Amino acid sequence: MLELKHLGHRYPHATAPALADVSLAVPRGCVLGLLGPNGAGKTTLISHLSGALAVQSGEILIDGQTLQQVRAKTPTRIAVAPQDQAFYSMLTVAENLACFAAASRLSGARKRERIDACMRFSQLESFAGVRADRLSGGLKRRLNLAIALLPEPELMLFDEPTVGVDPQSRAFILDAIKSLAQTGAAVIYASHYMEEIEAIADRVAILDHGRVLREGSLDDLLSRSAMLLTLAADGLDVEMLSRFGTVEQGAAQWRIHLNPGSGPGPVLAALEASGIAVRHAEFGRHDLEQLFMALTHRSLRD
Ligand SMILES: Nc1ncnc2c1ncn2[C@@H]1O[C@H](COP(=O)(O)OP(=O)(O)OP(=O)(O)O)[C@@H](O)[C@H]1O
Repeated sequence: MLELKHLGHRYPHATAPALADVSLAVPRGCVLGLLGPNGAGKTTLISHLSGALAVQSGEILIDGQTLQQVRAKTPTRIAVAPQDQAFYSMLTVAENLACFAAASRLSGARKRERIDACMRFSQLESFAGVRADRLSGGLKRRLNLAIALLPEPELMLFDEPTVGVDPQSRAFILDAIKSLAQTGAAVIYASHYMEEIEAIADRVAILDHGRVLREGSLDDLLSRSAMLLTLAADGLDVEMLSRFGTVEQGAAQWRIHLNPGSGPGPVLAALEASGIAVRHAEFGRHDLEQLFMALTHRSLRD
């Protein structure tokens, strides 16, 4: 079990913290989707877990031991599959795997077994003799993944591993990550892409300005999210609607994020009493994107 407790981080000379009081828990077998717009703090959080940034405040525990203790004793328990290429471009796929296997202190039969398993898992067997710089973007990410998996890590960190990847490799990478969690690893998957998070995450944390705004299972988050009422009618104004919730005026429609516990009935009754004819009304819970926008007032792709 990975636990982050009140983690905070401020870069030198920054006016605001990149992480502020972040607490999260990720059990084995779980994929935690870390969702946030640019600058939310995702990479800063992952850099703490990978050991690239030292903890300034708060703590990170793995099975009750501090991250520092775990890294000092068994650095290979944690692996990062980054967005950028993390291999030697002049070496072939097989040479890269052999080189990183040795760096992970694997040797003999165990080394050969892990190289074969990771090559198979990432479906790179037919590219074993190809120089890494000649691989397509999707295959390069698969090589990153194979290298990260060599020491059989218990905690896997993925920082936007599918950016710029073709749809086939993207689907492959997502399936592979899901199956990793099923074998008992804890996985943190940071992304801008909501559909990816919806597809693979068991739990979701929405991060913005370094803070966790919501955390829970996807069902939990959405069932606790506010009701959204979308209306099309002439004669509406903010003053009239704002007592029912937070109001947004679109080009053709008004959106009301209703106050907790309230439904559409009182709004429609009030409009009818004011003689306003509603042309169109739609009512339901936020989906993940709407929840995100209501929380952060930003689009995921801003
Ligand atoms: N090396 C640094 N020095 C100073 N400030 C930094 C540094 N790295 C990141 N920041 C700031 O810290 C905040 C969090 O950045 P971070 O890169 O962790 O966000 P992110 O969610 O990963 O964003 P993106 O999706 O764009 O990669 C931002 O305000 C960013 O400008």
